[in-house]
Amino acid sequence: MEISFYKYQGTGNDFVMIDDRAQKFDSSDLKLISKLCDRKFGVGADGLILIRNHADFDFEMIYFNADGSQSMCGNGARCAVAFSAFLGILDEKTNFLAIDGAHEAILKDGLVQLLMGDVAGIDEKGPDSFVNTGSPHHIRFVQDVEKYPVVEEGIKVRYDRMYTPAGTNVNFVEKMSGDEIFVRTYERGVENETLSCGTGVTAAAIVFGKDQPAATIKIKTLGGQLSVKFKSSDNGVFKEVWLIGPAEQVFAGEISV
Ligand SMILES: N[C@@H](CCC[C@H](N)C(=O)O)C(=O)O
Repeated sequence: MEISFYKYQGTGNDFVMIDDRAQKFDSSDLKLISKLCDRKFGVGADGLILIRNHADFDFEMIYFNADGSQSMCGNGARCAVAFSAFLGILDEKTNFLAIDGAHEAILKDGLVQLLMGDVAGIDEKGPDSFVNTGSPHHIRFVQDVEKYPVVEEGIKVRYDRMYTPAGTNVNFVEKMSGDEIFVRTYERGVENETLSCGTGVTAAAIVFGKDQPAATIKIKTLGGQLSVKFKSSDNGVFKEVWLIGPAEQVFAGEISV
């Protein structure tokens, strides 16, 4: 069987993208999904995304991590919006459905602005924090994050008893100058560091800017620049949370499986 695919990347977080509006792809075949994401035996990617029709939305994004598990993916959603625009499903604005609910997005000046879900609050975890931005994120502020052993330390938290059985993604964050942070993420489901994680940088920005009534935080990742805007409310809920950054098509192809 031949599968047609496109490859997208959003700040280096990369995805196999499949136009599955005809619903031909067997989304229960998790072995196939991890094979397509395998960097030696498949196309190679951090995750795989199916674009499907939905009666009430422009499209539905079905996201899988490289190991076949599912969660919300911020960079993947930005790439799904860019891919859907390429397919002619939308122009500059869209409403689409993901695993965590409805999202809006705007394509402007070569960037995808993605409205994330409201964030219920921040849980203190000793000196660290935990935030759910559609996916679970542990946040730890460190010095000199460029040299930090992200995989070694990330694995310890990812499998910590406090997060069993689901586990968590783990973000290491350094305050740069002004309103800028540098974030590196160990990703659950990829079981490695990725070059950028959209839901992770959103969680890190919320912890960093939590005391401001409205914040715009610049984020450096190993794969490029993102920004996050949000508003705080009195009951501890963060609203109007926008993740903004580039999303690019890298190549298209066919693979025999
Ligand atoms: N790379 C993603 C996050 C994908 C989901 C995550 N690995 C999980 O399983 O929680 C992003 O850009 O948000």
